[in-house]
Amino acid sequence: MSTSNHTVKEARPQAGLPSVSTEVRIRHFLKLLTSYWLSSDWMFAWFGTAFLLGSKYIVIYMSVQANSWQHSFYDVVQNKQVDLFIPEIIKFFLINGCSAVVLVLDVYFYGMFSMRWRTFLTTEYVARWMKNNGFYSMERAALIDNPDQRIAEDIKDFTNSVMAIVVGLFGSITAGISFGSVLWSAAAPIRFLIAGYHISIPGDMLWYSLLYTVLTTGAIIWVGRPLISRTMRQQQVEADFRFGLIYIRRNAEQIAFLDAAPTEVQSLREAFDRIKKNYHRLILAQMGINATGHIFDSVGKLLPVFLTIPKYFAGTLTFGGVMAAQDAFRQMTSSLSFFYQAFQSFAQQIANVNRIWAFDQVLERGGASGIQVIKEDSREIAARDLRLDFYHNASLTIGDWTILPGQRWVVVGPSGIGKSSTMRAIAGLWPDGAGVVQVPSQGLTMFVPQRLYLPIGTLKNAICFPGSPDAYDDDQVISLLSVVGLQKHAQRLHESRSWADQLSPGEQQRLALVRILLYRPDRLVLDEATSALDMANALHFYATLLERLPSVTLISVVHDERLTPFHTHCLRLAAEGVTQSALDPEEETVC
Ligand SMILES: Nc1ncnc2c1ncn2[C@@H]1O[C@H](COP(=O)(O)OP(=O)(O)OP(=O)(O)O)[C@@H](O)[C@H]1O
Repeated sequence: MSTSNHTVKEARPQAGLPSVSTEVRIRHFLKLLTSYWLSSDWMFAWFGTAFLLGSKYIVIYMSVQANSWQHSFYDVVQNKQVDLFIPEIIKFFLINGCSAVVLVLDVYFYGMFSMRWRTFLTTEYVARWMKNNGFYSMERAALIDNPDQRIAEDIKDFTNSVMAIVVGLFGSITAGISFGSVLWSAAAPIRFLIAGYHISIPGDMLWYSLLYTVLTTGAIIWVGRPLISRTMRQQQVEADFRFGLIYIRRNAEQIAFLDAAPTEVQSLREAFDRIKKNYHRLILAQMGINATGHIFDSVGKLLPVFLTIPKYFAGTLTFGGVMAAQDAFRQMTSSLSFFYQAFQSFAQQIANVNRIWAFDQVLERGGASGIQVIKEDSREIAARDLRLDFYHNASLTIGDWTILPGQRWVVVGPSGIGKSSTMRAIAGLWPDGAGVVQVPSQGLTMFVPQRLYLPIGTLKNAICFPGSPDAYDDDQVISLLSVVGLQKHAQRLHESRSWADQLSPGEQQRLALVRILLYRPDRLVLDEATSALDMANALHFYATLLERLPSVTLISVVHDERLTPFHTHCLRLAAEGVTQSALDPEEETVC
């Protein structure tokens, strides 16, 4: 028999993200942005980008053609050239027909490309989240909120808004250049006098439209500054509210038993009030942007009229020239106004990237572990200098512990002492602490917790999980259902259900035994696997297990000491120390 101490230790550092420089964040953003173009799908990524930008260019080219059509059409009207009227109308339909075809193709390809990019990022993030049970560590240590939202929503929004911004930016620059040249051709010099010098700047229409756009964009950005932080806050409060709803669903029965619906409604109301409050502030910011945009829009409609009409009256510009210049002015200012229109999506983008960044940080930190788990080519499970650390400044020192093949260890101790955590440490799921856990690399080690995981699907699928149901005969499964007294469910083997909600906790624990007997593991770790069973059923569970798998190496956490006779050794965890002892079933040794 050996002893070790349960001691108080230093406070565990709080889970949280280290603060990093803007440079690191920018590097992360660029990596996220470019990873698809450097992936194995790079051909599609590059060709797709070229196609998208190409089609955007054609759309703009067609609108430049439409602008030039306006010029010639209104000149034809002004000069009363009746013979050219019909050809001009045909030209109109040709230009608009081609535009329509390109626009439709563009919409289709845009959607396809964005889904392919999203698929790439989603697959990558799901794989990283699941790797080495990272999803479990995140939940256990509450490292980050709502990883599901980060994978499902943030990545979708990221790909959508980056595409909108990049394609929109390309479009606005191309349109700016194309319509800028139209404006240049309708321009006169700007003349003014400074300190006795006559200054003349050519291209008045172009400069006025640029100045107008800069003023609009500057004003919108200034007015909409608070939008970024409010959008980020909105995403956070929306996620909290959604999580609250999910949490109620997850604990529906417990809440119903407690008749605690009014309390839950109250906390949901408070969470929703936070949404409402921030949404109000968000709307105010959007209102400011819309009002400013509207004022500039109205001015933008009149401005080209005032700029071109004097030239028409002076005879330096034809009527077609006036119409074309006005259209070009509007096209150019509206394409450049993309910057302010994209402002809101930009605000959302920053919030998304921040959330994905935080998720990445946690994923990268994932592997760190104080307790080392190594696989050895031996048949024993062994712990060396094992110490488990808990969040409440306590630790549990197990020390050295060896489980030889065929031995059956019972682990007992008061609630909260660390029995389940010790099992987690053996499975490599409890990283906090120190020491080494050595597990055999050969054969199957199976861990069975109190609550069995039953995926949604057929009963057979749930029993055989994680293996394929096709790997086992129906007859074999049905006969094992009878062994554990669940023959009444044999008819439902191929029924699809959420079995975790359909079976009682005790039935689920009996299903665990069916799963164990199907898999026939070499080593079995049971963590209160019979806690929901009455004593007769619990005794039957252990008796059946040992009858069918007599040489299994067993570690089981139990609360009821009537189950200790099924074991050969005992590990007792207590505040004053951990003890190990051999049990003699003949003499009914107390653990
Ligand atoms: N996911 C977790 N995150 C943080 N602390 C945890 C987590 N799970 C357990 N703990 C803490 O670790 C300590 C040991 O818990 P553990 O579940 O191992 O106790 P136990 O001996 O199995 O208790 P019981 O007999 O009640 O099941 C407890 O103080 C508990 O608060």
